[in-house]
Amino acid sequence: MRGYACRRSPRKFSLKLFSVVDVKMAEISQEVLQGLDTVAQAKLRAAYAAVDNHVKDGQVVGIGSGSTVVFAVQRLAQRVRDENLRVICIPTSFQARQLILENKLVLGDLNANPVLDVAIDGADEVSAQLDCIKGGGGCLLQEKIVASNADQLIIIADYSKIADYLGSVWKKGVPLEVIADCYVPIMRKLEKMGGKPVLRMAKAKAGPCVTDNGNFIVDCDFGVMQEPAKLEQQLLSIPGLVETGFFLQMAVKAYFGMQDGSVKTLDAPARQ
Ligand SMILES: O=C(CO)[C@H](O)[C@H](O)COP(=O)(O)O
Repeated sequence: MRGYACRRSPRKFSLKLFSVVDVKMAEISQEVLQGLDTVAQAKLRAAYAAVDNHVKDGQVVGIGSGSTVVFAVQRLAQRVRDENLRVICIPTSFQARQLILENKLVLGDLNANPVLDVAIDGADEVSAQLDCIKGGGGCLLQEKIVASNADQLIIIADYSKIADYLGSVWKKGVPLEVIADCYVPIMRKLEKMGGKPVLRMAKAKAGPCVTDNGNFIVDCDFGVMQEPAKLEQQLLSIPGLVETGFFLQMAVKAYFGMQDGSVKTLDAPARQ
């Protein structure tokens, strides 16, 4: 067992760490919630709260990827229509680009708009330190580039993503984007580091999942991780490993939709 892993089985999360946000629930009509299960409703509420609290007129906004972000884009489009907001949206994936266009939002790019006011994105797991695992949808590289150029990264998620330590609820492993030509030697190195790497396969296509950047994804299980920063440094030192799904000390706030219909937030701890 390496230094970044944790032997004991930690609690999944401590709700006392979270503070309640008063979301104007009246603004979310039953029509919008209709047909959504509890998890989808939680995603929607978190997304709406984040867009309402963090997007302002004249901003450049990073648009993350995944199912929760769909609700954020819908809310943003509604606010743009209702409030005449002028917002430029920077996508983190092909999916995000499509969402921006389908919702008739203004599409920008990092070269034309290199400084973002805020990026709003989902996560696969969020620790009590507000560290995240992302990349369940395979978009981690562009998501990290966009987030790293934003003044604020705001995470939106449902209650199932909350964990004290990374690796305690997300059991599919840390998504790693790798150059296709060398995925085998990279997987051998990951095994030597104590990980259990699996090449992610596509769902509706024969063969591996190919990212928007033409790379492969290797999901590597390292167990519960108490020191993900140390592990990330080791991973990034492997030639051909392009990026990890660790988003450490990046987010400033997370919005969690809860089972009871409330939205709770977690702020980043003071960082050096
Ligand atoms: O990192 C991501 C895609 O690469 C997503 O943000 C993450 O997988 C969460 O997705 P969802 O909102 O569908 O739960």
